[in-house]
Amino acid sequence: MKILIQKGRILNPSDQRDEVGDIYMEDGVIQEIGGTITPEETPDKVIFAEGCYVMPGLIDLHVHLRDPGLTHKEDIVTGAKAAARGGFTTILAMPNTKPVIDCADRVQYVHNKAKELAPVHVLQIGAVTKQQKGEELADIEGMIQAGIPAISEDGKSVMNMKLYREAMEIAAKHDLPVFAHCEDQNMVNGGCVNEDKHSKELGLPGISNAVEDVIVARDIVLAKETGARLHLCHCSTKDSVRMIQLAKEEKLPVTGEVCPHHFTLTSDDMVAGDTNYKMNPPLRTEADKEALLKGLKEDILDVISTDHAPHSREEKQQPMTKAPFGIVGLETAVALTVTELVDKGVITPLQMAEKMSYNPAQIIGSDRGRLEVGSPADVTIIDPEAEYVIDSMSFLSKGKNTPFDGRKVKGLVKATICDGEVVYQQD
Ligand SMILES: NC(=O)N[C@@H](CC(=O)O)C(=O)O
Ligand SMILES: [Zn+2]
Ligand SMILES: [Zn+2]
Repeated sequence: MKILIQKGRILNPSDQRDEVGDIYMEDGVIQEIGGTITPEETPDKVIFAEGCYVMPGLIDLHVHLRDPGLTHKEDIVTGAKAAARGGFTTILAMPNTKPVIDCADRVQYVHNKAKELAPVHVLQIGAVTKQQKGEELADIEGMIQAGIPAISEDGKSVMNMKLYREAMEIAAKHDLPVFAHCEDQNMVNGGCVNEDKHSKELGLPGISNAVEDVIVARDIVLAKETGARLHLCHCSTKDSVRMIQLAKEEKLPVTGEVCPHHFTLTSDDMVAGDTNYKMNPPLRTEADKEALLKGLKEDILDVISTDHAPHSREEKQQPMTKAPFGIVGLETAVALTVTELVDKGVITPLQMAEKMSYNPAQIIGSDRGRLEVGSPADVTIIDPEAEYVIDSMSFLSKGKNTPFDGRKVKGLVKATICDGEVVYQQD
């Protein structure tokens, strides 16, 4: 396949390129970049990208594909198709499936199925402990052999610090990042929304900032002691941002991610009884959101990930205290990032490419995330001016659980190219 992208705004973090030009790719590799390109042979496809961002293929470090075992919510194929529609060419799947991905053959199951059937790259993350029970370590070294890009206990924290320290030592030895979901299991105590005036008004058990902050502090301390690379998932509090800033000042290998719902909404936006506003961590206060925006602007927060967490309608239709935590995010992340961050001047388009592609690639040691001659032809084309209304019924994901249904946004994925093949094109 020979593809020519014409007159797009090329945004490449690795050399800070931000200029209008063409890109030509062949056999899954970028052959030429910049200026006006006239290929020797006629391309199979020409994409006219005037007015569009042309970024290295987006990489989502935090996705729940629910495969194996929970495929009524999502499976590898539907999740990967949703990813392609959302502009992602690589997604990392969290291991909180049924059974939990805690050994090499389960990692292989996902990788094999994805290779055969998924339109984008799927990398499976390994659990930290067996069955995510927090009692014994999973077969981390076996899973490293099978090609995991990271370990994570996402969905919970490993509460036993001695065990977690051992996991970090193994991770450090192999230069594998540890993706940390920070939530003190004892302190959360059945909470389901942020602890503030709204939780009180609604009579719902609250989740305080400290539930997150104490584990962020703990994990930074453990990373410092073990030398492990620590990536903090779905940061939601102002003090998480402050602590990441301190860790960075100390030159510790700590990175932070934020999800679109946390930089777009606060608990003020919750609609009483609507479980599409229930996710973990919860929507916080305006002060927290402001700190996240500042953290993104100042590059204290390195990554925008979705924490795509599909659930069935039936599961989400339960009362607020019973419904599972989580919302889908693959097909709304680009629009929310363009609308809330780029359009409002919080981050530049180049920073968007950094936080959604280049930085995630760096964290997992991937050669993707860059638009350079010789690099893999993973490319995302986005029209930042296209305005539309989010319609959850159009999602390719099985999950329709989003608080953004009906929201007016700007920023549309026009095409997603993975390994030199068009895996999604908007019609
Ligand atoms: N974020 C969520 O609200 N839910 C996630 C778990 C997680 O990411 O912690 C899920 O697996 O559903
Ligand atoms: Zn989590
Ligand atoms: Zn998650």
